[in-house]
Amino acid sequence: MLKSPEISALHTDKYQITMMYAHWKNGSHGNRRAFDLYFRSLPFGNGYAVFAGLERAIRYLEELRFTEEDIEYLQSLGEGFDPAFFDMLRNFRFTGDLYSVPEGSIVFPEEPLVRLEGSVFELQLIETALLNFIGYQTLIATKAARIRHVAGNDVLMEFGTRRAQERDAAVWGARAAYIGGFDATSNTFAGQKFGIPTLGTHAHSWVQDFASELEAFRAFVKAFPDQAILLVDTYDTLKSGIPHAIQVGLELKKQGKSLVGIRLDSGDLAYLSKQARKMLDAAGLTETRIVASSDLDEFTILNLKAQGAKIDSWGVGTKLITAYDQPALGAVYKMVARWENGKWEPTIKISSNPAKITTPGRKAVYRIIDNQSGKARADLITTVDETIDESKPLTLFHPLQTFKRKKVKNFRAVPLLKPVFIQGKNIYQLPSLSEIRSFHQSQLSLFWEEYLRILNPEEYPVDLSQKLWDTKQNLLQTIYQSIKKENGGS
Ligand SMILES: Nc1ncnc2c1ncn2[C@@H]1O[C@H](COP(=O)(O)OP(=O)(O)OP(=O)(O)O)[C@@H](O)[C@H]1O
Ligand SMILES: O=P(O)(O)OC[C@H]1O[C@H](OP(=O)(O)OP(=O)(O)O)[C@H](O)[C@@H]1O
Ligand SMILES: O=C(O)c1cccnc1
Repeated sequence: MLKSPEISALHTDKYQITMMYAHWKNGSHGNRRAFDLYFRSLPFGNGYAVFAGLERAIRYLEELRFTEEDIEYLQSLGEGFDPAFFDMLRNFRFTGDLYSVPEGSIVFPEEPLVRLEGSVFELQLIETALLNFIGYQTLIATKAARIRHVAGNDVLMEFGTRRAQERDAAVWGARAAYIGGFDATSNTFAGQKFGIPTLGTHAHSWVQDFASELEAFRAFVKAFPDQAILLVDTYDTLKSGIPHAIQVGLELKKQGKSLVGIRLDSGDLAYLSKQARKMLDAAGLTETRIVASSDLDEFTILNLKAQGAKIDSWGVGTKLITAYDQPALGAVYKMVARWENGKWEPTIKISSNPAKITTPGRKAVYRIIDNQSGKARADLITTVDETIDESKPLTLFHPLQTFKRKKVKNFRAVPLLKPVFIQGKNIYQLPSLSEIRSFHQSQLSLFWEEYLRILNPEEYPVDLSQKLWDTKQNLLQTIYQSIKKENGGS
């Protein structure tokens, strides 16, 4: 029996349905087309993005069906849809091809992250959902990677659910944060659903619930003698919270156990953590860890470290899960080729802004890796049918400022796009989430630190092959000439 779909087929923009209908009326619904999904600029001023969202996209495409309720709803809109259209929808299945970079990949603007081929009918329907899943998850994985970059080997806990933009953002955001380098989430549903480790401390309400802070700490430690982390800022961190935590820690010591940690959630976290460390150490509680939370992000963590804060573990909520400083990736999904008269014809979307002109045709993406240093030199977008001869020097040039050129020798060209669906059949062995997370970490070592720093990173080159660049220029010329002709040569 079919599982109830995780996402409705109606999770799309109305214009996709109206275009599907108009195509069907026009007899063009079966026309084969190719689309690319990509983004145009990097979020948060980062030097790279971390691709995420493929698992959800796969589940969606596998389960994509129009239920009778969906069809009744569309009928109720009174748009005058021909009833035979609904039979098309009843039989709808995703039958296209989808190639994608794996989750956890380091990716850059302008390169296709997902390439799709299929009927225009199906490729229009799925645009909105794919952008929705991949845009959001890539954004959160990227934000998480920035936070991991500054946190070094400290423990990072994702605490954002209560501040997230509703349930899906919390749950899939927790997964994306894990891919980007977080160690755990506080969301137990995300833990159950994806196998992400779960961690947590306790709230202020636990302390407020008792007649005294000391009593509250004792009761918590009694329930969790091996894993209690005590929140010390409910009344007065230095005069009450830490001394009470130390008292309970010493009581635990007598039982041969130790207090796992304390959490600071307000005030000057650098000063308080240094004081806390001194007080804990002076009491012999050197193994007790210090956890901090309170509106943290990569900048506050970096700054706290620069101030010598003695913090071992960080709980990050709002600013991670809401992608606070840049709430959208701005991913796009553009038609790049039409199957006409037995061959693929590249198509283009022109803009007055040269950076917004699409790159036509079905494409492949290669990461050019220098064999000597083991580091990535550039990503190269080619036409889908090109081969790269690794035995010959390769000339790379900037796609807009073409005079910027370099020759690469002794390199390997690693293709980034992997087949996921072929004719609607899922042929992709989705790695486990921990494999995806490790894959992401391993990919970072391919890049020089200049591209990875969080402030003003160097721009990593994403270039077009000569053949692809020529295709684009020729198509632009053809279109401009035909417009000129239509306007009587003016
Ligand atoms: N030493 C520090 N240097 C830089 N930023 C800090 C330092 N200590 C704390 N912060 C950050 O400063 C902000 C403090 O926020 P704010 O003053 O609103 O609240 P608070 O101290 O947490 O108190 P409360 O939660 O009771 O309002 C937080 O984002 C926190 O991460
Ligand atoms: O600051 P964020 O990065 O968003 O991290 C999540 C916040 O959520 C909790 O506070 P809240 O006041 O909701 O509950 P509490 O009573 O448990 O502190 C926690 O103490 C963190 O401060
Ligand atoms: O476990 C915690 O300390 C926690 C969890 C969610 C939000 N704030 C704190």
